[in-house]
Amino acid sequence: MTDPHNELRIEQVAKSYGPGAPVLQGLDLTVPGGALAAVLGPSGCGKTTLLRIVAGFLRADTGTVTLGGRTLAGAGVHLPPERRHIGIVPQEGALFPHLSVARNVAFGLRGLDRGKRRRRTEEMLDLVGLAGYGDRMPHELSGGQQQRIALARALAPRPALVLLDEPFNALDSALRAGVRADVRTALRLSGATAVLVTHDQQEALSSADLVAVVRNGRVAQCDTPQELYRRPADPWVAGFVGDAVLLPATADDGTVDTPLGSVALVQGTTAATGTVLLRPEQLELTEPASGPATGTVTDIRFYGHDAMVTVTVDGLHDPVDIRAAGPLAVQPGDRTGIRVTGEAVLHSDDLPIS
Ligand SMILES: Nc1ncnc2c1ncn2[C@@H]1O[C@H](COP(=O)(O)OP(=O)(O)OP(=O)(O)O)[C@@H](O)[C@H]1O
Repeated sequence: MTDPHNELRIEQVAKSYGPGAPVLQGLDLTVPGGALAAVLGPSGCGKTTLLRIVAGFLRADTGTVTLGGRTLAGAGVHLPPERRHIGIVPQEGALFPHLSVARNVAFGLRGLDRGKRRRRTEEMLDLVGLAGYGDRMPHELSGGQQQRIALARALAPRPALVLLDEPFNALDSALRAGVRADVRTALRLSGATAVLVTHDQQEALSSADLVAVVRNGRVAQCDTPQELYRRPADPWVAGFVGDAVLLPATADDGTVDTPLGSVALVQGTTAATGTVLLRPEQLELTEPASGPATGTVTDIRFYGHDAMVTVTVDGLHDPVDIRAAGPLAVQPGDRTGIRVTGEAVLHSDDLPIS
């Protein structure tokens, strides 16, 4: 259901709220029509500012925003929000409390005749899996159901783009994954391009087609979730999108020597020496004498599906984290061997880390 006409292009957008306080500093982002992009970044990096500029609630100082080739902002143009064909799903409490669910969903359909409005409302309720809920009032819905109705309301007028601003924040973690999956399915079926703002890396990686990591007012990297995790642009991005084990290393003919043993390099890695990135699931606990490195278990955090084991490695200053599945044969204080598997990225230490 991708629609090439709905491509969102954000080019060189800059914004500061006052002198010497730049928030966005020439941010570029392209989201193909029909794709769901997550904008991921630490608190205060400018995610909401970006969303407000795209929605038209805020003017950028410079830069352009186009949607399907139509200029929304830039070059002397500033379309008002209601002329942008953009649907918005805010954080929480978004529904009008005094209107029924059906009236909330139909809110943006005032231009249609009654029959069409009712049909579209029913279609949207069906899309978000809440057919038959139209007569309820918002307070009679769970938090997850309310967010699905907020999405139905945003999608009802067939927007070219949907902006979601941390829409799952208010939901407890047990609900979050389910609502996230429902929202993703509904967005996909609608064919709209979507931008989801979040500071939750798991949410970004598990929901989006593309993840744009924002740092210091720019996109540090924009990639598919798998590429971003496997081949982060630098150690900061690596640590921001997942748990990272960073070690000094030297490359040699397609492999890299690390203090935990040799490992294959991810194709395209060009640095010769620097910092190698390993993920905790690439490290394995072995019998104390059998791995290339040995150390002492200092801590274990059990998560149910797996556990994170912290090991102080002989000869290494910083402890390393190892993700171990299944029943654990070690406990704090035990000696253990360590082996590294898979492939790794080597980042030159000359990379600027801002
Ligand atoms: N109206 C405003 N006036 C002045 N400064 C502002 C204004 N709105 C936001 N800021 C500042 O701009 C920076 C970016 O804010 P923004 O809300 O865009 O960040 P964010 O990435 O969405 O953060 P969070 O994840 O915490 O919601 C912050 O330092 C914030 O204090």
